[in-house]
Amino acid sequence: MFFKIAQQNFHIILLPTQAAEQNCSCRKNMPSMLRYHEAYSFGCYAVIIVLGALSCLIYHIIKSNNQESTADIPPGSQGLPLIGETLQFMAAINSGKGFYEFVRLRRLRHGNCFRTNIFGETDVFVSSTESAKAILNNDSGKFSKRYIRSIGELVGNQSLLCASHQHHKLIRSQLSNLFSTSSLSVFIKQFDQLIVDALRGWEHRSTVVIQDEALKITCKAMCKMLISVESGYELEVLEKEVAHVCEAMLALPLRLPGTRFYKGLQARKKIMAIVGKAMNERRRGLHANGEDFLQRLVDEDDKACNGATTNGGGLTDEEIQDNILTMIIAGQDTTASAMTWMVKFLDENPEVLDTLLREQLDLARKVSSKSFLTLESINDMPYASKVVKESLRLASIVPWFPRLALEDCEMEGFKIKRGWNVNVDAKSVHLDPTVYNDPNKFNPSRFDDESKVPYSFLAFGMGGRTCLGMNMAKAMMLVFLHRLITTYRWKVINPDVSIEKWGLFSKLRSGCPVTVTCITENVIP
Ligand code: HEM
Repeated sequence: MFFKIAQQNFHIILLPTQAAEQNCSCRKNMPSMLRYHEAYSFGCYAVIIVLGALSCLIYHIIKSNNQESTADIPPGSQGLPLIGETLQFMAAINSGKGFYEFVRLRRLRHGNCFRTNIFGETDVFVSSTESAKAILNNDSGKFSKRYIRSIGELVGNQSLLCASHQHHKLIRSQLSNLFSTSSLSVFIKQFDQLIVDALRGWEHRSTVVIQDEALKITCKAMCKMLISVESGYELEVLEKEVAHVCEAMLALPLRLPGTRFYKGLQARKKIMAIVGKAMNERRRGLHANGEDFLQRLVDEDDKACNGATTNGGGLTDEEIQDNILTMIIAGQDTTASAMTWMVKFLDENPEVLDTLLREQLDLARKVSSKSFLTLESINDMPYASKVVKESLRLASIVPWFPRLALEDCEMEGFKIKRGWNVNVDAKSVHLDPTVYNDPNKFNPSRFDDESKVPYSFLAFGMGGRTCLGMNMAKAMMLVFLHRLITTYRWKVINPDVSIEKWGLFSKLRSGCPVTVTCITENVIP
């Protein structure tokens, strides 16, 4: 707009000057013209001065208006035209410090609420518990979930991670039914069996890499629970290809063969072939398995088609497949990483380990050595539950949660514009010294006092998008902890704290290798 005004003024200024120059050669010969010309020139100069003054005034008003609006938006850098700070973001992902380093450095530079530009979009990061409440609770309906488009292509458009508000509600209500207390009870026994078998395999090994072992266990547990795949070729394919999908999630969306994103898309196809085959079989009534999630979703849809349900329609084939993949991805890597961090933190804090060992040995005496752990056993681990919670706080496996601002609003005293991404920086909340005393210390007893500041523990998110597998994840961590601590002594042999490159979740690059010594044979049933 200012450019337009300046152009117009320039035009007006030129005209009288040209007229004055043209009239100049006639000066001597035409005295009346001279008077006319002088009068005309005087008038023109007066106009020029007034217009000049006006232009200055308008310019200053516009400039001061602009300054006012940029002063109101969060501080930060928009980086280079078009690509913004994408390269710096990519560099952080590819560094040993992990992608959260990108956020950490900008928080140090710009403060708790800052603005950047990644993948051509404006991203704001906020880190107070009040902002977390406003965004995650979303009572005002001003925010919706937002993932970068490449993630949508990998998990599928029908995944609840990408679904719009109404669609998300429908899918979530169908999936929530799967995570009932009775499912959890069944799952705990199955998971314990898996852990016991896996730990038995460690007996003759002097070292194990916790991350690798935990991932094998959680992948198997997820695949069994979701589609009853627990061994053989299909499990091998799922293990390998899910890792490729996860690696592609933060990659540049280039569909060129050889790129990380392309590999992720190919991996998605292979996973979908397995899930699709299992679903076709279920639809045709073959290999019906009453316990797995796939069967329950198919049965629910059949009931809905026959008008036998009151809670709306079931999910379509595409919705079921995309969400089975979503749950495999959401459940296995996150939980395996959390277990790995927990082992590391316990190794560094022998006094916590001692207290935990006493609790777990007491429990082991109560539980028959021939039976598997149950939901009741899990509820009888108060100290271990705090160890799990403290590990999740310190590790912040999912460091921030992205949302899209649907309208202009205000956050932490700054203006947020419609269309911007607003990210709840959970890791900052977890390390905020005004919320957690001595926040970098691993201290499970800090959770003795349950009356913590609301929205200060965000490991599983909050509000309508809270992690669906939260109780399952906690149960897996507790079962793993119980069996590990009552069966083995361990020592971490690589203290490296570098973070895995290209990891979607925060995980240790070393994988946390440990030496293991079996302490008793009686505890393993
Ligand atoms: C320690 C392990 C886990 C952690 C730290 C974790 C963390 C999270 C977080 C923070 C969110 C919310 C993100 C947001 O609001 O943007 C989330 C969502 C989700 N999680 Fe988990 N999760 C874990 C394990 C699991 C497991 C075991 C499953 C399922 C089997 C699961 C399934 C999901 C699903 C389906 C969502 C999407 C919910 C929705 O959008 O409505 N998660 N998880």
